[in-house]
Amino acid sequence: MAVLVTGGAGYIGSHTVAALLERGEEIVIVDNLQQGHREAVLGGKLYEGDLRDEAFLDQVFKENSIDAVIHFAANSLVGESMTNPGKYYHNNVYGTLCLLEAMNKNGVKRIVFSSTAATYGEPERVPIDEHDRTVPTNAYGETKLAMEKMMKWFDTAHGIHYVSLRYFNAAGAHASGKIGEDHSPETHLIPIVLQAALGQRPHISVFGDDYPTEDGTCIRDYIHVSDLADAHVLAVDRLRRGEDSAVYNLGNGQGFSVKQVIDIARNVTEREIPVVMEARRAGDPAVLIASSDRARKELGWQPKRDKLDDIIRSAWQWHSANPNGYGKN
Ligand SMILES: NC(=O)c1ccc[n+]([C@@H]2O[C@H](COP(=O)([O-])OP(=O)(O)OC[C@H]3O[C@@H](n4cnc5c(N)ncnc54)[C@H](O)[C@@H]3O)[C@@H](O)[C@H]2O)c1
Ligand SMILES: O=c1ccn([C@@H]2O[C@H](COP(=O)(O)OP(=O)(O)O[C@H]3O[C@H](CO)[C@@H](O)[C@H](O)[C@H]3O)[C@@H](O)[C@H]2O)c(=O)[nH]1
Repeated sequence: MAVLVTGGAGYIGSHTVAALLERGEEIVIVDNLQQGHREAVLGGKLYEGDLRDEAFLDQVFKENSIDAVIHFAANSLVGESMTNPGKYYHNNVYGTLCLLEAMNKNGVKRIVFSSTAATYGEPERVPIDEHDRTVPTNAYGETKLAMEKMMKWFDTAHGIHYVSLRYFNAAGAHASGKIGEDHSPETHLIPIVLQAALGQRPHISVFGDDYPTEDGTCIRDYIHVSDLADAHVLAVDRLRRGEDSAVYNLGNGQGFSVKQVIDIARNVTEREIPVVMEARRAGDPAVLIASSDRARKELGWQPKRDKLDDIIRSAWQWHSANPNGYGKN
């Protein structure tokens, strides 16, 4: 039986494909390559196409014996979702509807889903656990919450069990040096900081230093992409054991401010990283820190690369060796 990975040519998807390959899984990947890269796919059968293309998706299910889906394909930028929410509803919500309908039609009953800390919005307390209220502050988080709810009703009606993984901020790169983060345009903090260290950008803009945090900048919980990948493999195992649907946070339980991230990156890279203060970015909560106790207990998940210095060092290895990402160096 094969695992279908949607968005498997993207950043977290390609690292999860690598983890699935390591344990000998058969893998089918669907990606429209709008953000993903063919070169990031280290194995498995890649279909280039869009989830919203019903006939195409049905053909993928018909041509392969798929018993579980890991669903990464989505748009995922907080800032962009505030200026173009329609794009997020169309790709994320409608795309997930197309996927669930195709799964139902083809009798596939297991899905692991990329959810996000952005479903919580401004937390009532930190660390955040899975029972805490979900009031997204941005359209991206709102679409992810809608996707989770959709999965709940498909479970009730059609018995499609799901594990929804609410990740905090993914960072770092694969230990092999073969794959890493390459978004165009790049908007994530750590790769942008490293591009500034490489001299590819004149500076890093810090979006807001008037938040209610110690140094005034936003605090996030950074988690290594390969630790996220491991959690997906464990989630597939859980569904294959026939256990119930579940929601888990994935983070390290430690928060770092934007300024702290930049300081650690200066130490790791031993380069200058100029900073320019700018206004807040719309939709950003001040603090997001995970409690991942439930994933540890129920999935047996144990992050192995939990020091932010090591996470940034692994990202630096990728960016310094591949300054143009998957393009020509
Ligand atoms: N990066 C993070 O910090 C983070 C944190 C929490 C949640 N997530 C979620 O994890 C998932 C993966 O994030 P990422 O950073 O790897 O993003 P990414 O953009 O690198 O990967 C997404 C992939 O999906 C593909 N895709 C998008 N829409 C598609 C469609 N309609 N049909 C087929 N392919 C499509 C893109 O080409 C891309 O390869 C997303 O769902 C995102 O919301 C990411
Ligand atoms: O040039 C930049 C880029 C980012 N930031 C700040 O850095 C923090 C982290 O931003 P970013 O790396 O863009 O991540 P988030 O907006 O926190 O969102 C990421 O993390 C979420 C989970 O917490 C995921 O759901 C999203 O998909 C993923 O993009 C935020 O406070 C940003 O305002 C800057 O100050 N300058």
